[in-house]
Order: sequence, then C-alpha cells, then structure tokens
Amino acid sequence: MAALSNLHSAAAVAATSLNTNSSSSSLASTQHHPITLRPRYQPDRSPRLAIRTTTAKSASRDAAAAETSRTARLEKDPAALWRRYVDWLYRHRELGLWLDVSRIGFTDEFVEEMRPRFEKAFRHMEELERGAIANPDEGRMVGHYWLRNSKLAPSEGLRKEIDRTLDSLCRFADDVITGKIKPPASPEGRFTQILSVGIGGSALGPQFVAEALAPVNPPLKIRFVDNTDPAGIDHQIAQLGPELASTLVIVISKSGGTPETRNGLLEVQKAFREAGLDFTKQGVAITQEGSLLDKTAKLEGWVARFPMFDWVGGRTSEMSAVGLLPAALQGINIREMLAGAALMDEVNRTTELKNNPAALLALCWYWASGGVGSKDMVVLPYKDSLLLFSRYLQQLVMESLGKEFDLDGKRVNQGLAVYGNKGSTDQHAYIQQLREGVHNFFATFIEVLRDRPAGHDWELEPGVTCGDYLFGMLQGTRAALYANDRESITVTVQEVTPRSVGALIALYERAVGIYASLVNINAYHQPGVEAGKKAAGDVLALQKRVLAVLKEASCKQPIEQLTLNEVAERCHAPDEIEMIYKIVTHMAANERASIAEGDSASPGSLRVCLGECNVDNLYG
Ligand SMILES: O=P(O)(O)OC[C@H]1O[C@](O)(CO)[C@@H](O)[C@@H]1O
Repeated sequence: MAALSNLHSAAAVAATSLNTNSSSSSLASTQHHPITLRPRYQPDRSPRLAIRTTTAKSASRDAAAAETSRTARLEKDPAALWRRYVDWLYRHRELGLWLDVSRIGFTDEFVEEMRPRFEKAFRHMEELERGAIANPDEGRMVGHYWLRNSKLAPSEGLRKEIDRTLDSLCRFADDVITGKIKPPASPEGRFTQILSVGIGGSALGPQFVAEALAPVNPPLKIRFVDNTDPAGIDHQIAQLGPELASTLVIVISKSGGTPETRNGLLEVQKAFREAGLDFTKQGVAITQEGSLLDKTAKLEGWVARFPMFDWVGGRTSEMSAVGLLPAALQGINIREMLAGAALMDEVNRTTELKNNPAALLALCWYWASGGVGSKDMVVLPYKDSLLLFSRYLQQLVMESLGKEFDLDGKRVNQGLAVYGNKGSTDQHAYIQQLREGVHNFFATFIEVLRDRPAGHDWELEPGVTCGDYLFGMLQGTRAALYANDRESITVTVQEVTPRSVGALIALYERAVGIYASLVNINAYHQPGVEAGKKAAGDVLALQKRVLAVLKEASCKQPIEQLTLNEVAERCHAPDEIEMIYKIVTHMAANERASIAEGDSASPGSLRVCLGECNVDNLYG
C-alpha cells in the first residue's frame, strides 16, 4: 500500500504542477506550434569565450539568468505540448522503437541555426562509413558500422574478414554448446560457464547484453573479471568452484597489453594450475592480430583466437567478436542483434533531421547542455534487464566526447557526463534531487512497453498489474520533472529483444558520432586515459625501488629500520615522500612490510622495515 500511495502522490504532484503551470502560461498556450522560443544557442559566440571575458561571478549570474529565461519558456500548455509531441515523435515501425524529444525545449530557430553543423556532421558520417581516416590522431578508419552490414566495408578484403569472423565465431559457439569442443577434465563433458576477462570496452558491452538478453537457463552462464581487484577475482573464481573445470575463459583485449586484463589472466591461470587444470585447453583470446595476447595464445595453443579489428574501437566493439562470441555462447540470437543495429544504422543515414533518431538525440544533447556539456545526462531505463545500459553508455559517451582539444587544436574541454541506474528504483534514491535540487542534468527515460512474456500477467488489484505501476512511475516522474522545468528524452521499445538491444546500441553509437562532429572533436581516441596509466606505472616503479631499499636495509645486522625520509633519500625520490608513505602503508596492510616503530597517525614518526622485525601493523 505504501507503493500505491507513493504513486498517487507522484501523480498528484505532477498533475498539480502541470495545472498550475498551464494556467500561468497562457501566453504560451495562445502560440501555435511550431513554438517560437528565444534560442539559447548563440551560433557566433562561443559560450566559453563569453565566460572568459567576464568575471566568474558575473558569468555564473549570466548563466543563471539565461537558464531561468529559457526554462521559463518550456512549453506547458497541454494542447501545444501534445502538438509538439506529435510533431517531433520519431517512430521506427519495424524495430518497434519510438523517440520522444518533445520534453527538450529546443526551438525552431535553434534547429535552423544548427542545420549547417548537421550537414557537416552527416557528411562526416558518410565519409567515415566509406572508410575515411576518421581517427586522425591514430590514423585509423572507424568501421563499427560495417560489422552489421559488411557490404559497406570499403574493400573486398575487409568484407570477407568480417563475414569470415562472424561465421567462425558462430560455428565455434555451436561446437561449444553442443559439446563438440569440450574441456578435457570436466565431469559434465561440456563447457557450462564462461569467465570473461577484460575491462572497459572489452567488458561493458558483454555485461550489458548478458544482463539484458541472457535466457534464464543459458547454455553457458557468464561471469566477469573486469578489474585488477584481487578480492573481486577471488570471488569470481570461488563462485565457479569445481565448475572451473568446465569454464571457458575468454580473454578480451584489443591492445592485448592492458595491465588489468593481463593481471586477471595471470590470476585465473594460477587458479587453473592450483586446480590441476590445463588453462590452454580452456582459454580463448579476442584481440588484435599480432598483439602480445595474440602471440601468447598462438604460442601456447589456446582453444581459439578471434580477431579484433584495428578499425573497431573498444567502446564500439559490442557487434564484433568482443560482444558477439559471449552472447552467442549464452544462446542469444546475435544475427538478430546485428539486424537490429543494421536497421537502425539505415535510418540514421538520412539527412532529414526529424527522421534521423541519432541526429535528434545529438540535437537534444546539444540544446540541453549548451554544446559544452553544461548538463549531465541521467539515463533511467525502467526495466531491470536494462540496468547496465547507463554504465555501458557512460563509457561510450564520456570516453568519446570528453576531450581537452577540438579537431583544430583549440582547448575546449568537451564532454557529456552520463550516470543512471534504473527506474523506479531511483525514485527512492536520487529523483528527489533531480526534481527539486541542483538543475544540472537532463534525463533520458528508456521505456519498455511489454511488461513480461505473454500469458504471465495478472492484476494485483482490480485493473492494475505490477507493470502498470512501473509505467505509472515512469510517466509520473517524466511529468513531475517537466513540470519543474527539467527536460527529458524518452526512448521507447516494444520489448527487450536482441533486435531492440542491437538497435539501441547502434542508436547511441551514431548519436555520439554525430554529436562529436557538431562540437568538432575526435570521438575515436582517448589520449586522457594514458596519463592515469602512466602515473600508475610510475607508482609501481617507485614501489620497486622502495622494496629494494627496504630489502637492503633488512639484510644488515641488526636490521635497519628506516624513517620515511631515509627511504625517500635512498630511493633518490625526496619529492615522493607522500607516495612512499602510501606505498609502505599499503604493503604493511598486506603483511609485506612492517611498521617497526611509530604511530600511523603521524607519518613523520614511522620507522619501517621488511620481514619479521617488531611487527606493529599500521592498522594493528
Ligand atoms: O581492449 P583493451 O585494449 O584491453 O582496452 C580496454 C579499454 O581501455 C581503454 O583503452 C581505456 O583505457 C578503453 O578505450 C578500452 O575499451
């Protein structure tokens, strides 16, 4: 009953707010659609430039004023809003997919002003699909669209490679499922589990798709090692238990050299050794030809290797072997996923904005975030099985769009932050802030019309099913947010199927590509990730030096107990004393170094050593 009263109150809030606003917006209600609102976007004045020429205070006042004037003009008259809804509603009949952008307040003038940018973006996408070097930094083609329609590939060689890989992974999956390819030491006589080892784009797609589409009893169940957290890896291996003997380990890494993935592999191989199992008879590699991983798998004679193409980026690799092999092994219809993506790609090639759902999304993002990422995108799928969509989109959008420089080398610090979980769960978590708190987001609702498989529904109270509540929560939240001037997009699919999931992935891949063109950035590289990786490497190198210094001190008689300053000096790294403190702390917490003397709360008092000397663990 609590849920019922919450629903009632949400609907009541929405209705009250709508009524209040509609009566106070009589000016808007007298306007005919298309609505003529003052455009927020000023094409000839970069917002960034404007901010630079003002003080921070006045800039934020200006921004607040602009915000107020814009949101105050969001259409609230029900009849005009309905016209706007109908006018802009996109529907793909065959895919059973709708896109509603009516609750984003862009104006006709804005659309007109954006037209040249869209023309350029459409040209870019066309060139990209024809095989132009779309990733100038890395001199690479960007061809994920060819994966679902190999006829588009710019050469016969590439087309054959795509088709061959797809056929061979389908055959391999069949052979594994039917037990033709089997693990040597499994009592079941066939593979029953998959352990996928990979990170970022080499994990997020397969995780999302498994959660969305795996049947209740898949031929092989899937688990993931997607981090270098030893406890996390231990947990996955412990969960497999004796089934490790019937686990197919798929190691996924485009570069074949990502440290977290390498560590995951080494940990899993150790577990195999300890269980007396031959890893090579159960390992599969998905990686670029010639990578370290590829060479290792070849040399050691793993069960199979599948290529990751140079022209497919990690975050757009779900329709390559990366996503398709794990999906096929779980009994998911991957041809349908590809068909859904291909259908979506097809409509997204039109240059008519209203008929191009990816362009419509890009338009909304540009409007809502001022083309500078000033607002975050909150993704709310109202369906448990789509829970991981926001996490998947987080990488796709943020790694693609979050860039320091534009294509002309100008510092722009672009991006679009993405977060979200699922509805209506989030209703009871952060929707409170979305409706009433800081106005720094726009929402994307993902709606699924089919509540549950046919024949399973029942009314939990007269005329109302459980799914009706979910529907009510979505509609109520959308209305309540809009009533308080919070913009939203709604993507609706008939059902969660391989086809609709393929279409959703393709929709967002293209929207990101188009948006990147609109803001003139390279969506296909990730130079920023390197800084963290390099810094991590530096920390580990310093740790090796610390260890060497402590080892040498431990060999003295009596054992030398060093202050942090002494360690830093002997490492020739006096400026790194804070990091040395953290290294020693971490090693002490894992019984690999000892705090011989001193108080953990005052790092200056510490004396440290290795081994058995007067152990007083920092946390002891
Ligand atoms: O597939 P790889 O080469 O292991 O890379 C994993 C992920 O790491 C990144 O390069 C970022 O570090 C992502 O772009 C990529 O998806």
